[in-house]
Amino acid sequence: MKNDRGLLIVLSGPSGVGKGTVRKAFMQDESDIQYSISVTTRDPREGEVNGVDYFFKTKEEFERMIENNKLLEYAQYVGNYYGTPVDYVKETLEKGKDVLLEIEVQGAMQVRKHFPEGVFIFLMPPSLSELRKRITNRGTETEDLIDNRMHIAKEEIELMDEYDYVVENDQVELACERIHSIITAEHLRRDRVAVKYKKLLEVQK
Ligand SMILES: Nc1ncnc2c1ncn2[C@@H]1O[C@H](COP(=O)(O)OP(=O)(O)OP(=O)(O)O)[C@@H](O)[C@H]1O
Ligand SMILES: Nc1nc2c(ncn2[C@@H]2O[C@H](COP(=O)(O)O)[C@@H](O)[C@H]2O)c(=O)[nH]1
Repeated sequence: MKNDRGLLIVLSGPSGVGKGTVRKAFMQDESDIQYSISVTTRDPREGEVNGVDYFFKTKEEFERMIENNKLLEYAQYVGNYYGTPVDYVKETLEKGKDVLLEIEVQGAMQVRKHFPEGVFIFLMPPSLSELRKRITNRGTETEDLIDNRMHIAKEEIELMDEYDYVVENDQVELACERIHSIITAEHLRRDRVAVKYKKLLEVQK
């Protein structure tokens, strides 16, 4: 007996650690996992496409989504809203497909409350100086915003114990392999629990 519902995978970690880079590399080889596109009020960066990288919304549109319970979780981060559309996640999991969220820490903790059975992975930088270097080299933030993101990063790293797994992103390929191993193991574990549960019910008949 297989577990029919898909697995909810939450990839979190400080800004600039490489969540997006690792997620894209990882998903190239994992065509069965669906990525949940977030909604945000921040301006698109050069090259970002609406409906691919994010659904870009105004503050009013985002607040309407909050009022209408359209978000599984949301957070304010460096002056903008970010959130996960709830319908897509629920419908995809019910179809038996795995869903991956790439979100910051406050949001991950909210998801934990609704989906304690999810797999929560914290992506860790090799060091804080390497983290700053990565955000700086990406070239998308001003010095002030980098300082803000680094300040939040230190608080976020303190919460890594709240996650099921901590994965270092020293090299993208290695981080992908580690995440792949985690997801494979979690699938096996859940299928085994499902078989055990079915057997238990049969004994009680
Ligand atoms: N293992 C790595 N080694 C060196 N550079 C990396 C590594 N992983 C990612 N990077 C680089 O670090 C920068 C930040 O990566 P990315 O945008 O994926 O981070 P992020 O965690 O998604 O950031 P944010 O949360 O701000 O969206 C990018 O320029 C990316 O190329
Ligand atoms: N709580 C949520 N956080 C999200 C979501 N989508 C992205 N994020 C995180 O926000 C920060 C900043 O992102 P950036 O694209 O402006 O660099 C980063 O940590 C993202 O992972 C979401 O739906 N909910």
